[in-house]
Amino acid sequence: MTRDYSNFLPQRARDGGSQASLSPLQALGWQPFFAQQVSVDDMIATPPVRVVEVHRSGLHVLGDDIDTTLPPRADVTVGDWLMLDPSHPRSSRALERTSLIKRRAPGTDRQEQLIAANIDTVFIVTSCNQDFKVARLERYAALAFEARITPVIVVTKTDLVTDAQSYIDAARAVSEMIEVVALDARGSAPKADLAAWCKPGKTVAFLGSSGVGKSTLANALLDSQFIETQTIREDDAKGRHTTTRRELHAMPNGCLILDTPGMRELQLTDAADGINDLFADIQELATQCRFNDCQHETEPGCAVLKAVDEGVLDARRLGRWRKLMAEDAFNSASLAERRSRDKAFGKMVRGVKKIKDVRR
Ligand SMILES: Nc1nc2c(ncn2[C@@H]2O[C@H](COP(=O)(O)OP(=O)(O)OP(=O)(O)O)[C@@H](O)[C@H]2O)c(=O)[nH]1
Ligand SMILES: [Zn+2]
Repeated sequence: MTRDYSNFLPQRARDGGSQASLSPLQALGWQPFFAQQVSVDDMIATPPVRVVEVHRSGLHVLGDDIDTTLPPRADVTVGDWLMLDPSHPRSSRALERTSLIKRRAPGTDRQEQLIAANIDTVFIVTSCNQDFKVARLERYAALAFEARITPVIVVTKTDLVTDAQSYIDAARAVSEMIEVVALDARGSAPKADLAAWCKPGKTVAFLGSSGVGKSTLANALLDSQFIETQTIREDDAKGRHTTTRRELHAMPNGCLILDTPGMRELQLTDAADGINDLFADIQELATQCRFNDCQHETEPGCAVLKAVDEGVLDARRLGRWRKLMAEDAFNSASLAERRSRDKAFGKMVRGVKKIKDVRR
């Protein structure tokens, strides 16, 4: 298997590229938040490494002069920082994250899967066409808030319509807290327009449906056709074909782009806090309802319904909030159920073990 790491930091930083002012670790996204969690002795005995790819066979990690693969583990995902324990690599300490995206696994057991960690900014991408749906933007925004990532909405394909402003206005209405950038993703616009978030040592990622321009944006930022050409077919030992893809890419200025397949088709899991942040105005109104447990359906003294009546709150926005809350409640309930089942099962196992121990 041949992989080309020539475009990858930290080597490039050492060669004196345009990121020369970054240390090899900073060039991988090392920030004070991580440094604060470790001592100088830790740094020497167990050097930090960042997970840049996750395969079934292991975690590909990079550090200062380190490029190795660690055994796979479920509690670590791409973007994570580990303190590499040379004598017990399997139990290398995982550092606390600045952010974490997770999702429910498809299928029946619906376990939580970690998708990506330590992303600073997520670009929520949509285009000026039928893909554009406010509810979809809100769902992604809630997810970003829940993951503790700064969301930025990027509206692409402005060159294909005459009324781009109507899309921009609708995107702005999603939240006062979220900036909106509209552009033609091809060409030089992305670099200039997204520069405020694409700073050296920061990690950014893209969310959005297929075809909205995520790869086009990433390639514009990377000065290359990097993302499309990254897919490598390889023969593994069993002779099956597996596709591997590099997941962390360095921009010429030292900003990192995390591009992991798991970011597609995300569902909301336990995202109530993120939804509340996004719909803070409705939350605020709800505190003024006469009843604490007001469902804002038909109750007297409901401040939310009053706001709709008075035209202060858009009824469709209230509808979308309800839908997101219901979806989140459904997903979270399944998780809670699963956890309680697991707990009961664990109890039973321990009980059986005790009986066995007593009999021995
Ligand atoms: N005219 C125009 N075309 C664009 C723009 N952004 C993307 N495209 C085109 O739209 C198509 C899809 O873009 P991609 O970047 O592959 O979309 P994607 O979001 O990465 O799609 P997936 O890889 O399927 O998730 C390509 O043919 C792009 O050239 C834009 O702003 N204007
Ligand atoms: Zn109410």
